[in-house]
Amino acid sequence: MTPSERRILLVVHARRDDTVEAAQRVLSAVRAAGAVPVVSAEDRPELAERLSLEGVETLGVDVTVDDLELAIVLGGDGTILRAAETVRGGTAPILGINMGHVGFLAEIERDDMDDAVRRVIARDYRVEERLALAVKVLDADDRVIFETWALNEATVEKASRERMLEVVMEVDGKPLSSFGCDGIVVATPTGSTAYNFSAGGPVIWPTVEAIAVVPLSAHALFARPLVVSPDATVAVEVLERTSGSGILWCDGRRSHELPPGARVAVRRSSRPVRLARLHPAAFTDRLVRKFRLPVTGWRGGLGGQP
Ligand SMILES: NC(=O)c1ccc[n+]([C@@H]2O[C@H](COP(=O)([O-])OP(=O)(O)OC[C@H]3O[C@@H](n4cnc5c(N)ncnc54)[C@H](O)[C@@H]3O)[C@@H](O)[C@H]2O)c1
Ligand SMILES: Nc1ncnc2c1ncn2[C@@H]1O[C@H](COP(=O)(O)OP(=O)(O)OP(=O)(O)O)[C@@H](O)[C@H]1O
Repeated sequence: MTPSERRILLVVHARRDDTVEAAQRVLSAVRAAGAVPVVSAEDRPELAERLSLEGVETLGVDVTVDDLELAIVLGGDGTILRAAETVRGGTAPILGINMGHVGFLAEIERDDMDDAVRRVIARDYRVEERLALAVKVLDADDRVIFETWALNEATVEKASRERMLEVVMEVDGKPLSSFGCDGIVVATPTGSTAYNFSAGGPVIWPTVEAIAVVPLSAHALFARPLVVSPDATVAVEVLERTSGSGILWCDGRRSHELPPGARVAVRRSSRPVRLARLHPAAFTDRLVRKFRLPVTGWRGGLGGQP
């Protein structure tokens, strides 16, 4: 490996024909710019069946995340969350090109791909840092038994369909409330439009730093969505009296079983997730476009001024 060479990771939803075809174009553009394309060891076998990977390096074999300048992602939100996991620990920002259904986390849509790739290769982009969560699971003796992180959310959920989960919720070391429920979502502003949104939590603009806490189907008079400080520590304990066990899920990708007595502690991670941004587009526009919100009848005309 030549240390001075630029290395660009490609994370591709390899099971869709149109996405593989787009990946071919991105590979050509990266090579034409004299940069070295990289794919993950996990993706390589599937991609190799459909693309020529000559000269393409493998992450974890030829290079590490520290060698990456950028990650270009072709897929939907799931693929972007997968890419965030792949580059975790490094500093490479992620450019999401939406090839999926929603693609809320993507910066651009497929029709703008060629121009976007040209721009990121020319380093014509800025980086937006998104708050991420550091998540720890402790056993009943307060020993840390699992550590992970989340870009969207950490959820504590019931593991058995037919049983309610009994939890006590805590903010900054103070108990807040205990109740039976299906679970609790602890979400970032980025994840506020995902599970948090379905659970009735607030949409949080990405420029706001905060952590949302939303109970799922709580059997309680007080179970409102909460918004706490980005520096708060939120903990959820699975009460010993719970009959089934619980499960922790982060971004729907990383999980750990929670026996009665387990405690999940969530706080802001010291490492944000870095997204490559090409347009100064307002979040309001993204929300309207992705959720197809009706805005007909808006008089406006003052350029957003009150
Ligand atoms: N009831 C629910 O709404 C529910 C249940 C489980 C998981 N989820 C979400 O699914 C996410 C994992 O996504 P996936 O694509 O791998 O799984 P998936 O394929 O099951 O898709 C879940 C949906 O959430 C959307 N989504 C994901 N992140 C988003 C975000 N930040 N803003 C807006 N929409 C977003 C996806 O586009 C997709 O439509 C989890 O982080 C969680 O937020 C939602
Ligand atoms: N190469 C791959 N190998 C295994 N799983 C993959 C691969 N590419 C994508 N996936 C998974 O497939 C699922 C669907 O992908 P993705 O979310 O990108 O597409 P989508 O559902 O069409 O888009 P959106 O989530 O924006 O609606 C995700 O869980 C993603 O992690």
